[in-house]
Amino acid sequence: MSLLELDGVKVHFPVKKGILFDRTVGHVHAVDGVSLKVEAGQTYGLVGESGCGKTTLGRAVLRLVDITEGEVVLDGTDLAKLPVEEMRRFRRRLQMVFQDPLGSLNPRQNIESILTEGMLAHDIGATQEERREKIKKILARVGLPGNALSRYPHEFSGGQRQRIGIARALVLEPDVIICDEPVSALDVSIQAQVINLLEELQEELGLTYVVIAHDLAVVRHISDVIGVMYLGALVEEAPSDALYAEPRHPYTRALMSAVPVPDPEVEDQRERILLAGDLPSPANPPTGCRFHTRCPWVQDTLCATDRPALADIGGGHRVACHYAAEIADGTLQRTSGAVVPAVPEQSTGVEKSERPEKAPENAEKTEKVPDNSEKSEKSGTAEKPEKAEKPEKAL
Ligand SMILES: Nc1ncnc2c1ncn2[C@@H]1O[C@H](COP(=O)(O)OP(=O)(O)OP(=O)(O)O)[C@@H](O)[C@H]1O
Repeated sequence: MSLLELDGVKVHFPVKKGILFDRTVGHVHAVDGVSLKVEAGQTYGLVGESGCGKTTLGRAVLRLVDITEGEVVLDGTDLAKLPVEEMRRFRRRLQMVFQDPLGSLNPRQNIESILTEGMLAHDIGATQEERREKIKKILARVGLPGNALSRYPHEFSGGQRQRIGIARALVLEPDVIICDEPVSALDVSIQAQVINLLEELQEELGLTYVVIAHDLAVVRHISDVIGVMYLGALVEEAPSDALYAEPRHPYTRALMSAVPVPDPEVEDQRERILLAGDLPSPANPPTGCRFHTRCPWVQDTLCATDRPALADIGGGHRVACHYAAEIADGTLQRTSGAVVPAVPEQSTGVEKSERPEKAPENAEKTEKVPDNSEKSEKSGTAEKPEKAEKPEKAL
């Protein structure tokens, strides 16, 4: 049995109307029947465009939103059915690292107080001294200076604040950490450091991650298995390398075609699949295959009427498309959608001969990147102020 298993998870938000908002006129199908398994010590990457339900799914696992239907099984226990008090105990084992490090930390609490809060809630550490010692060790491990304890979130840079977010999860000794866009609010140079840190911690502590991101490069680097979401459902799932080598679902193909390749020659040959229209509203999803309204290979039969199941095509690769095999072997031609060169000659402003022969080492985050901007991070200067939001409570 896998450490974390989701079976047919649905999260439908009611759409309310009326003067008192007491009339339910429909539902937003934010997550609409997701089943997946996350193995202990591995990383499951969840990708998809904004609004496809990634965050809601992550929150559903922690029961931060109500689960309409389905099971979320952690180590044999279905969390979806646990009474609130018992769920509180399980929360220690499941932690979340949020996208906006500043917004998720209470600006009025110093770091010691922020980290102690969760420990007190879960009875970790017999005395304040014991808790402080543990916090100090973890802060040092995530690369924060010794004097961080008495300082406040605004005194840290964006990368340091994300390290505080990671430390807040770690002090509770979780089994699973759900990282929701853990680096998308950070500078590119800092992103690689935080990703490397997450990987090191996983190796040392045997952590299991679910990493939610829209950036395919980030997810590829860190994930063992990747699930691609579209309009509340998984459309494809595969071991990371297999998904990148052979994306089978038309939506995954379109997503991949948008990722630049760090080799000018390949980039010149590469084609980009442009999808027509926007993501349909999850309050009124299309019939049949959810993707058929934008699919470049859409057919008159089946696509608009039958919802394809996520079918196993071997090697742990699952795909939800009626015509995945025909698209892969080239027997099905595109029916719509534009295909354009990935790099239009005029838009680059750089002639082919002027472009560098080789892409810079860090063009794609597939290698470990030296922590050379650590110094500027440790200087303690806060980066540009970010909008403060309601801080997330320790879970
Ligand atoms: N509390 C809520 N009530 C009603 N609708 C909601 C609620 N939370 C999310 N939604 C809707 O559910 C859908 C999925 O949202 P979600 O934030 O999970 O997507 P996402 O893929 O994580 O996008 P992003 O990357 O922009 O956060 C969206 O249409 C969103 O508007």
